[in-house]
Amino acid sequence: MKNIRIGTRDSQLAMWQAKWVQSQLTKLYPHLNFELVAMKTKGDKILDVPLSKIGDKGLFTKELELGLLNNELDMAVHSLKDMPTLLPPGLVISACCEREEPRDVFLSKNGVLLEDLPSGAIIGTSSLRRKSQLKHYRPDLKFMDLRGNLQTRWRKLQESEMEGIILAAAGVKRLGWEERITQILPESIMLSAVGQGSIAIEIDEKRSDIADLLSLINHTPTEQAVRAERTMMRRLEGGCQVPIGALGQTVEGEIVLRGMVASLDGTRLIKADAKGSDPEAVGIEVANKLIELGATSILAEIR
Ligand SMILES: NCc1[nH]cc(CCC(=O)O)c1CC(=O)O
Repeated sequence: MKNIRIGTRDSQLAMWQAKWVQSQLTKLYPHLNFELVAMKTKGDKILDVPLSKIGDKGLFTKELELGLLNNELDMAVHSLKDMPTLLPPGLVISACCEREEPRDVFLSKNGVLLEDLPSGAIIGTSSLRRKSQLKHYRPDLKFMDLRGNLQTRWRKLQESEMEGIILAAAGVKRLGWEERITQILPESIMLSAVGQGSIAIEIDEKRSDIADLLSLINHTPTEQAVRAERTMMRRLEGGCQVPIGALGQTVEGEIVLRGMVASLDGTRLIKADAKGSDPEAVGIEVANKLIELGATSILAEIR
């Protein structure tokens, strides 16, 4: 039986996602064997530094990408959110799977809603995007850096003086932690990260055999939404570690995209939206509107 190697990180969430892809492919192609190959990435090894300070593109993807280029893997499964907007030459995203809930959630230690937290309450997050938007919404909150996989973050919440943490709903749901969610944060307070909630499968562009297999698990509305988001991000030249948020949705056959750029202290926060049928054009339009509103100077300050 032909063996197809699926590369993944070895965190619990990454393994869940890779197993999900493996089971979808096994159902579609029962005559093929899909093997999981788990690897550690630089982002899994350096755990004491906020990602924004490591400043390395492809922190969670590079080892898997090398595996693709060296022909040790036939495909790599990633959280699309962790993928840089520009991929290494020769590699492509071959499929985007149907998106889970794209928004962020608040997990509060004592079940207190974000709006009811006392002044000075400490929130755990290392994400500049989450911090900036929360500072904008509640300038009176305090922050503590929080990295590591989801299990580690949940444990640190219990053990520290933090009142709550912000996580992606998608990861929380995939780990079966729905009952730990205090509230889903509305888009008006917290716009999610580009690609959040979608699982992407990366391959060597020469592997048309693998691309053919994956065409059946691509989800076109998700692909179009994230294409618009990633185009916006690329135009703004934002890596994953800048306070940029975006959410694309298909509404009645059109792509609607909302984008956000914020300063680190949350005092400046700009938003723009656009809709249309061409995801790339919509992405560029939102980026241009944000630039018009001052995105370039906000982002320049952060870089
Ligand atoms: N930055 C790590 C990361 N990458 C993808 C997810 C969750 C799953 C997803 O968004 O697809 C998470 C955890 C989080 O931000 O809470």
